[in-house]
Amino acid sequence: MNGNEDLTVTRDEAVALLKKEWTVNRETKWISLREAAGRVTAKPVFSVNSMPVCRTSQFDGIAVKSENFIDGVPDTSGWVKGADYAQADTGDDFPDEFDTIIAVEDIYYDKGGKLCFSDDFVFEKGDGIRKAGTAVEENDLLVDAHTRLTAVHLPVLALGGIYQLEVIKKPKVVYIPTGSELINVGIKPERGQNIEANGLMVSEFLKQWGAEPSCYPIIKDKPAELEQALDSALNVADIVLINGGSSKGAEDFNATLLQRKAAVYRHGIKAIPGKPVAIAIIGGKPVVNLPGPTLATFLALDWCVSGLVHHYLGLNMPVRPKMKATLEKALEKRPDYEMFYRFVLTEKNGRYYAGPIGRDKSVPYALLKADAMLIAPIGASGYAAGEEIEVELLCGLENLQ
Ligand SMILES: Nc1nc2c(c(=O)[nH]1)N[C@H]1C(S)=C(S)[C@@H](COP(=O)(O)OP(=O)(O)OC[C@H]3O[C@@H](n4cnc5c(N)ncnc54)[C@H](O)[C@@H]3O)O[C@H]1N2
Ligand code: MOO
Repeated sequence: MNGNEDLTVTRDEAVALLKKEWTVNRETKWISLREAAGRVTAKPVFSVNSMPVCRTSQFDGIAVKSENFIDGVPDTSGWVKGADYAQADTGDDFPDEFDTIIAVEDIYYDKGGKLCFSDDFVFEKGDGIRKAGTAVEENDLLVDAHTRLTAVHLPVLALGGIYQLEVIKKPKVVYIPTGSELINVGIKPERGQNIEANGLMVSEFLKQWGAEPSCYPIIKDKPAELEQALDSALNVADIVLINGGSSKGAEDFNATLLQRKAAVYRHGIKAIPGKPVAIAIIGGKPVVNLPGPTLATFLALDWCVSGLVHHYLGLNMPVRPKMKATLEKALEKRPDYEMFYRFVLTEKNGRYYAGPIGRDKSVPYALLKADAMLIAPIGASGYAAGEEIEVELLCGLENLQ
């Protein structure tokens, strides 16, 4: 960090500032319903169909004429299928001369094939008719604007006669990995080298949130090359992410590059880990310098980049489910910073216990073992062992032991 406390902001202030200063260029496009899951509607979508088009049968049965039941259950000896009754199963249309459905449970055919009614059958005129337009009516609001479409939206839209719809274009997010020590995935690292591993995670999260990621090749710690990469990213992207070089090292040029080019610039977030995040607005677009260590990259993606992508799409940030757990060990905390703690949760006698994962843990342990996270607020000055805390779940309940 550059030591200038004036530039340091909280996570909330950073996101709010980026949203305020960002000139969002929100475009829309028409896509087919088959590609619509995961996309976000640009406008409200109304039904163009009324379904069912005509009244249908509500259950598996036969359609009959109520006039034949005026004097009670009729003699069906001379009945002819198609003329006196018709097959009408669930959802079936049937000829207009029939007005009532009798369920299969209330009928049987005798040995001679004659239609008979069960002893406890009671006729009710109009039974078993599902009226036209009861599934969906023309002009019904099917889906509101700014809704992320899920699998269950698809049949509703299909029923409503929608096969193409206008969605918000995916924001283009360019990710620039920086660091002369970095090598591509798949190459055996030599002394002093590190694998550009973060790009895979960044790209995957961006896709999950509904953005279109584009990963640049590794850029060496050379100011001119970094600036060229940033300029080219700003030409095509809605959001630019620079990974690494955010801190105070001799080759950490990114923060100073952003400061020089930005209309709005902050460096240092009052949150640990990940405090060296830098944010900027350049040419009306947000640029985020994510710290290089993978856990810090994850956290900054989670609170900052996710916020930006969801803002572009007009959606609220996803909120994780929370649960209470008993702390197994005391937690130390700086009161002037938010702090992220990660835990392994264990269940004993219906109670959950939160075992803190130390910062000394290996990358796989720190990233993959955490079931839950606590974001301790500014002002809090630590937690005692045995204290009950509220954690947000990072995994599904089915994964808890
Ligand atoms: N003297 C100080 N040193 C550090 C401070 C500080 O305040 N004073 N802050 C520390 C904190 S906190 C963090 S977090 C890191 C931030 O590091 P940078 O963003 O500057 O990242 P680099 O120095 O470029 O790399 C750090 C580390 O991460 C690896 N890395 C970088 N990019 C990737 C990638 N794409 N995939 C995988 N790993 C990556 C890199 O190789 C280094 O090992 O600074 C502390 N230092
Ligand atoms: O706080 Mo850094 O973000 O040490 O990883």
